[in-house]
Amino acid sequence: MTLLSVNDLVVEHRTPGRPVVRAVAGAGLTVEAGEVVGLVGESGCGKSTLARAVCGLAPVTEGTISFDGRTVTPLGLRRRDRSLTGIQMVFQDPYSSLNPRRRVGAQIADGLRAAGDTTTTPTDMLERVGLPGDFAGRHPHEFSGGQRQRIAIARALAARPSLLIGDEPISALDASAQAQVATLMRDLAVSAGAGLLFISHDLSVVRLIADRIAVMYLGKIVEVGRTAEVWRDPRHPYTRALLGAIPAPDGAGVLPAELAGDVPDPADPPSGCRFHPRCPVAMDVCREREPAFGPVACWLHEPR
Ligand SMILES: Nc1ncnc2c1ncn2[C@@H]1O[C@H](COP(=O)(O)OP(=O)(O)OP(=O)(O)O)[C@@H](O)[C@H]1O
Repeated sequence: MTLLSVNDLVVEHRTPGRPVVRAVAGAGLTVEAGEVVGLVGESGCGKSTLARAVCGLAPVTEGTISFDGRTVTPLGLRRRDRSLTGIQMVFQDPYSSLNPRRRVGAQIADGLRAAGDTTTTPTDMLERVGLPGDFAGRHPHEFSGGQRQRIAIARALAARPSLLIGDEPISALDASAQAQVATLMRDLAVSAGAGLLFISHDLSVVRLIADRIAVMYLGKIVEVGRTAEVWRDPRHPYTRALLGAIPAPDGAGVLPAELAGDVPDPADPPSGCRFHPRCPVAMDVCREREPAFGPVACWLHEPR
């Protein structure tokens, strides 16, 4: 069952006196129930803005978002809708989702109450995320970053979401905690039958946990596919470059030459295919016309 469907989404940031930033410029993706979708791409490509639009935290300019068969645009899911339909977000900094002044047990209890769950206790939830149940009486500042993120996950899952969104949930953690926390999110979401949209620029972790991967570049999804297939046969030159940029286990990996340079300014994107100025195989058509998406947005893979 398709839980989340984002179609031709455009989200603009408007700051008075500055050019409009089209952070999401016509992007689409789906998440099925029980499925983990990894959303990857360089910093600034619009991943967080897309996630925030799904949650009603960023205004939708164009396009549609459907959740659980219901179209929720133009406003995205409002707070009330989110708790009704069950969508929870875990952020990079757990302080964004945890109140520093309240005991963690009380915060987890809020989620259980929202879900009408009278049998599970905050202690149970803490144990489910691999923490001792007696942590419930403590405050967030008493924990390490990894422990706090586990608490944020426990709090999010207590509300029994049907979709969990992780917005860079592991990027502030020690390397040793990253894969553990990501795997925990996947296991708990999937065993509850929920979908997980996992946003990260850590491709090795996405490869570990995602069923499908969506690659975003300058506001657009440029490739979507089953994770194993994308790794075996990346088709978009940007995906190839990103995969080539994964650090080798011996630390010898380097950013390939074609990905040198920054992501262009989304307020003034390149003509044609947005990736063409950095693409090692760009052709004339790439400078002139934008390729359609499906499931790779690249002129190399389209009949002209
Ligand atoms: N509130 C805002 N006002 C103006 N511009 C914004 C705002 N939020 C984000 N942007 C811009 O929109 C673009 C996309 O940002 P976004 O945070 O969605 O990207 P991202 O892929 O999630 O990056 P990161 O991995 O660094 O979080 C960037 O150019 C960013 O500077």
